[in-house]
Amino acid sequence: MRVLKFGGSSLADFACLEQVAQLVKAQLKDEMLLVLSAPGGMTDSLVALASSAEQGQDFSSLWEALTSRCNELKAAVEKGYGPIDHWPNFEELKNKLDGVSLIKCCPDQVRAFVISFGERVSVSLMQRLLNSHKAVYLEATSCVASTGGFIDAEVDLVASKTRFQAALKEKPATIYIMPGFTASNDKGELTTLGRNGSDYSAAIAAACLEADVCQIWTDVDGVYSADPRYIKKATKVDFLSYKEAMELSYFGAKVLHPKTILPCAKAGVPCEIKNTHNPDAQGSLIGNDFSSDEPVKAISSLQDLAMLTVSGPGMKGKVGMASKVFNALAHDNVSIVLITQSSCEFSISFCVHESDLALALTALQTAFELESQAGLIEPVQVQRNLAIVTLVGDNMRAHRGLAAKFFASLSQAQVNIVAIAQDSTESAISAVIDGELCNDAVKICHENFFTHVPSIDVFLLGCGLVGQELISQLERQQAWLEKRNIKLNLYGVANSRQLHLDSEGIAFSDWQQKLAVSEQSFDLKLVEQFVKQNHLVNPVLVDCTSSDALAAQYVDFLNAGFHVVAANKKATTSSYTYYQDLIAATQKNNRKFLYETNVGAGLPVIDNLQSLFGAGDELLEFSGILSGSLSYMFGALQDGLSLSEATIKAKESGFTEPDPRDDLSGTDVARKLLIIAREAGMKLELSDIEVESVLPQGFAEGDSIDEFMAKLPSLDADFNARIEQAASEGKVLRYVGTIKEGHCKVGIEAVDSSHALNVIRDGENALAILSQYYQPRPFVIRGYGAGSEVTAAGVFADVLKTLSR
Ligand SMILES: NC(=O)C1=CN([C@@H]2O[C@H](COP(=O)(O)OP(=O)(O)OC[C@H]3O[C@@H](n4cnc5c(N)ncnc54)[C@H](OP(=O)(O)O)[C@@H]3O)[C@@H](O)[C@H]2O)C=CC1
Ligand SMILES: N[C@@H](CC=O)C(=O)O
Repeated sequence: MRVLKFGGSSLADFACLEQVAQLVKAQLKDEMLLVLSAPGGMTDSLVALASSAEQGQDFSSLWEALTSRCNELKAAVEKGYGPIDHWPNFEELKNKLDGVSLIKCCPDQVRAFVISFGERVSVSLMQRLLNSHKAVYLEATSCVASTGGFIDAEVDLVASKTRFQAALKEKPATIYIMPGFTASNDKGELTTLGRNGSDYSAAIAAACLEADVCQIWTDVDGVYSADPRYIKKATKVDFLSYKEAMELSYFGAKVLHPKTILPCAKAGVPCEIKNTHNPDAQGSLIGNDFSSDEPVKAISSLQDLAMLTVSGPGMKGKVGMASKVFNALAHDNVSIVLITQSSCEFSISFCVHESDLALALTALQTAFELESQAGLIEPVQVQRNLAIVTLVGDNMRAHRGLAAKFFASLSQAQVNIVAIAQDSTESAISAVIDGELCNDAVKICHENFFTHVPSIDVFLLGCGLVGQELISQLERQQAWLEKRNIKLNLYGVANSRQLHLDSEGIAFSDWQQKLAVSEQSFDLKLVEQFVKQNHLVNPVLVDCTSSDALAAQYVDFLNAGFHVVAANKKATTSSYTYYQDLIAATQKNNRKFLYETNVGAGLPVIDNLQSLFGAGDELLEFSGILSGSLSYMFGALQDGLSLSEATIKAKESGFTEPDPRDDLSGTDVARKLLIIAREAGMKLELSDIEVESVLPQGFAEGDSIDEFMAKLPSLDADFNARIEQAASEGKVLRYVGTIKEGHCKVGIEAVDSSHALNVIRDGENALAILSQYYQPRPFVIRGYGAGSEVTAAGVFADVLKTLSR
């Protein structure tokens, strides 16, 4: 004997019904019992009818919709397969609804009749479709014995077994069809088994008939490693133990009703999940001995929960307080999803479904009225809109560090853990978290436990020389990233006027056209919303602008959960207070602020300084050439080019700042020196740096960049004279930054051939760091310190660093 249960989505219309009939015929080899749900959506219609009648409303349009749907299904079946023998009694249903409407009350017994009507419709239709195989209609009320009320009744397995065996003996057949969700009490009155209870009916039938298998046919291939609606990379789990399946269904895996597994487990009947629309696909098989080496089989989540905390001095050491809490809730039929208790016994916390919250609160207030008046119990605390995320796997007990990895993953997803629970068999670890962040939490846990492909979600601000080069590098390095198992997605690009976001990831081929037609400019709120909607867990804002306004928002970016990677030096060189706020925001939000390219472009300067000073070294002196453009220009001047020619060439080579005055005025070098000084622990402001400008004071002030460039040749003669003067002394000019005895200064120096900086030109930078550990010879970093290619590569490296802990 096999038991096959078909859910509402498999029976939604005539085509589906026929598909199921074909599938059953193809499967037929020995006895089988089909357990059917109502056609998809019909139970909701019946519930709505009952509630409309109960409120004395006019339910004629609901009734019309139900009967016309049923009549259409009936007509379609009868057209192809002949008249239906057992059509449910719609007159009786209408009479009951009229009665409910009259007294404006729907007794549970009547409600049970109404809401289980759809299952009877399905069975009547299917019986006709399978008429050629003499399918026998098995009344669930004659087979499934229930105890308790009319709604959400419990099943008496022993009595059901006797009933089932008698029913089958009475009507021997190859195919039996039975409505799901329905049972009857010891008086023979119709009862129901709770919403979606047809899985449960099937499991009971399978257990009572000692079936070879209980197959649950639905609209997905099986149980997934996470909800495939949200987690695109979720994979099907082929085998699960009963315990694993129970934990998963309890904590939200909707594919199985939580009560289904227990009867199968008790009777040792394997349970299989199969897809009606993909019958040849291997489903998920649930049984006794499906342990595997995989520690975690799946991650489930349950939303719309509230946590209640009962606490007070009267709780501590008092025997029976916990049982009083739970008895009060049980008395009012409140289901408890998860319990935790503080080790000092001062409080007990537990989660209930939000829909049960009011009931739970009243139950507790009533039960603890006296203790509350005596000050022994404090008012019950309530936290709403919570969710539970659960890792499930029998083999977790054989592995260390899974809980640590779970909690680290939650922290990576910026999720605060409200409570935790683990069962003693270690098959499930649950965390109660903010409901809003549930999908993000599952996503990152799934990434860390299953796909092992971490993702970085990039939003690029600034698509000029450096930004464009970065996009080219991202495109070029896709295969390399894939090899390293990293998924780097570019989700947004912006310039000073426009922002383009694409939830599919921005195509490298046409981003410029898309950006050009965008009518939206960059707005943090908008990008934040995009990140939420797409459940991105590792969002990185990359600033390749030189905007002060954007730099001033970095703290907001970090607070909004973004990592920040900046080629822009404005934030690291703004006020010391803001600099400190930035560092604090990274710590508070567990996010990174990376700015390696702020000094020396692609050269590894910041990383080395942080390692050095982080390990206790101390800066004694610094000296170096920190500007790629000035290094290039002073080299070119030495070769006979004029200042204006050298500036044009440096600009064309991508060495200068967007406004070359930032380089020539010494400001850009001063910024870099300030960054180095701050890394060394000096609490300085930009105004503390002594700056010698290459330009005369006030030169081309207020002019546009083009006007400035046009005026520059007027300085050529004077500057040439300086170069010649130095040459006559056997020296060359270099623009040097120094830190000595707490004083920072940048300016032009004439150096002879014995000086280490004499050879630094053509865009190269050189940094000599004299420290406690590196003396008398300094630690030296040298290499090209400007240019879009090396800078973009440095930015790229920073973006990848967001993945490291
Ligand atoms: N070149 C180099 O060697 C190095 C450069 N850097 C830094 O890299 C940064 C970028 O330099 P570079 O690419 O040469 O500059 P560009 O002038 O070529 O590009 C700047 C980009 O930023 C955009 N932008 C300006 N303001 C905003 C804003 N508020 N919001 C969004 N986008 C904005 C501009 O948009 P629009 O086109 O609309 O104006 C433009 O796309 C600078 O901060 C520079 O200091 C750092 C190390 C080395
Ligand atoms: N304009 C800068 C670019 C790097 O920061 C320079 O010339 O070094």
